[in-house]
Amino acid sequence: MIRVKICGINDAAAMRAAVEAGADLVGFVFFPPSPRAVTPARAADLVQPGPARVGLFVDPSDEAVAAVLDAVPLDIIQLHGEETPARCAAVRARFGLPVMKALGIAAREDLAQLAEYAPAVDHFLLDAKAPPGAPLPGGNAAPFDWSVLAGASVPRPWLLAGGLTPENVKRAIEIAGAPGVDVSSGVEARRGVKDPALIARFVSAARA
Ligand SMILES: O=C(O)c1ccccc1N[C@@H]1O[C@H](COP(=O)(O)O)[C@@H](O)[C@H]1O
Repeated sequence: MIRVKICGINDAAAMRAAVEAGADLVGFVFFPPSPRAVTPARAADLVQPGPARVGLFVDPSDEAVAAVLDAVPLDIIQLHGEETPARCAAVRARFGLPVMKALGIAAREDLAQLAEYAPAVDHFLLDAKAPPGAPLPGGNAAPFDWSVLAGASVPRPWLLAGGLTPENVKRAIEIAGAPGVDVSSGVEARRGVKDPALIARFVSAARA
C-alpha cells in the first residue's frame, strides 16, 4: 500500500483527519519561519496514537533537536536543510532515531546524491528544489518533473513530495514510481491551515 505522510500538522482537527484517513506518518514542523511551525509543547498536545511522528528540522543544532525530544516522542527526524551526510549520520547516532533526509530534485543528475547520503540515512524525501526567492526550503507547493524518478533505483525507502494535491497525487505516483507520498500545501484551505476534508481526499486518492 502507498505510504502517506501528512506534514505540517498544527491543529487537532488536522491530526484527527490524518488518523481517521489512515495516514502512515504525520509531520510536525519545528522551523519557526514556517506558517506551520509548532512548539514542542503544542506538538506534544497534538500527538495521537496511530501514525508515526516525524519531526521536521532545518539545519538544527543538537540542542534544538534535544529540546523537542524532551517534549515529544518522535519516531523519525526529518532533515530538510543543507545537512551533509556526515551531519545526518551524527544526528542519527546522537539521538538513536531514524533520519529522513529531504533532497531537492530537478534533473537526473540530482540523483547522484542518493548514493552519498544512503549510508547516513534511513529514508529519503524527494522534493522539489525551493523556487528562487522562496521563503522556505520546502512546503512551497512546488512540483517537479516526476519523470526524473521513473525507473530510478533509490537506495532507501522514500517518499515523493512537492506540490502534491488530491488531484495530481495518483498521476505523480504512477509517473515517479513512488512507494509513498508527503504533502503539506495541497491539503490546506489557506497557507498554514489544514483542511480535514482535503486530508481525507488526498489519502484516498493516493491509495485509489
Ligand atoms: O511545510 C513547511 O512549512 C516546510 C518548511 C521547511 C522545510 C520543509 C517544509 N515542508 C516539507 O516540504 C514538503 C512539500 O511541501 P508541499 O506539499 O509542496 O507544500 C512537505 O511535505 C514537508 O515535508
